[in-house]
Amino acid sequence: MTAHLIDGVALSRQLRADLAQRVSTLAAHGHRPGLAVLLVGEDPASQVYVRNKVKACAEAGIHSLLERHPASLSQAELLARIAALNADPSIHGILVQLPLPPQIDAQRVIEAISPAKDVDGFHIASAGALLVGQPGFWPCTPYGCLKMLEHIGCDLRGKHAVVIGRSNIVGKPMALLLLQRDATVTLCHSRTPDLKTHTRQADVIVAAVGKAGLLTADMVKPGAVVLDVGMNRDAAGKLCGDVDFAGVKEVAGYLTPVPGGVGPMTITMLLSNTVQAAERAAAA
Ligand SMILES: Nc1nc(=O)c2c([nH]1)NC[C@@H]1CN(c3ccc(C(=O)N[C@@H](CCC(=O)O)C(=O)O)cc3)C=[N+]21
Repeated sequence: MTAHLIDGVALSRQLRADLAQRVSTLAAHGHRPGLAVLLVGEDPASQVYVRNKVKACAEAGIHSLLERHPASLSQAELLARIAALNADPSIHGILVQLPLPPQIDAQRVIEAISPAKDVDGFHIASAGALLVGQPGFWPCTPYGCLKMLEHIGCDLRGKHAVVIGRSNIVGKPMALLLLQRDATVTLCHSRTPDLKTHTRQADVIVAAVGKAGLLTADMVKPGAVVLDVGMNRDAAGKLCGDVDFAGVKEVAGYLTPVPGGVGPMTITMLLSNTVQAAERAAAA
């Protein structure tokens, strides 16, 4: 058997078309959604991501404001910019691209963003809202994974989901979202002995570690759904995930490719959160 691939580019195209409709409705009422993206320094990968986010906004009719700051920017200066954007009614979402240079305390900066504009879902208020099941913004990558599961008609009730990786931006919120959908969730991490015992039991596996080739075919139950959140470069510099794609695709029922899987969905859910922020602001 060979897995069905879940095409994140095609699904993004569908979802972004729906978002563009919601944007036109908002714009017609004088509430065009706006996203501010703050880039500090010149990390080449960050430059590419930020450019992709701005381009995706333009395609969906979302106003975007890209602020580029030198790597020497002080924390106080960055906090002042966030205060100004919090007060700017044309901006509904604020994203500070991570990582930040060492003189800046990233958590402090995230906490300065108004929770109403925290479209990354990284603010402690957003994390708390997700934990207790209150309305708030969900982090874009796990939210995109959930959309992919919905798209293939995967009913999570009673399923066993195994998340590998416990980061605040992917693993932990992913586990909470799966739990909210009534899956039985196992959260594995670098100190989990014998990962395979857990993954072999899983109906759904989300790999979010950042280690190429981590998940191999012998670790996957036949027919399982495998979502690959990994973003690694192989020896040739080619982008690859955490999953041994060639091996796992012969065992899994569904599998996401890298690139073209979860990555584009992350940007789509950023747009979705921004539109939602604008809708909430318009209704307030
Ligand atoms: N505040 C903040 N929010 C973020 O959401 C955030 C961040 N900082 N810092 C960096 C990471 C990384 N990230 C990606 C999003 C999309 C792709 C993506 O679209 N990837 C394409 C390929 C891109 C390529 O070819 O290099 C794909 O997988 O098909 C990748 C990476 C968002 N991040």
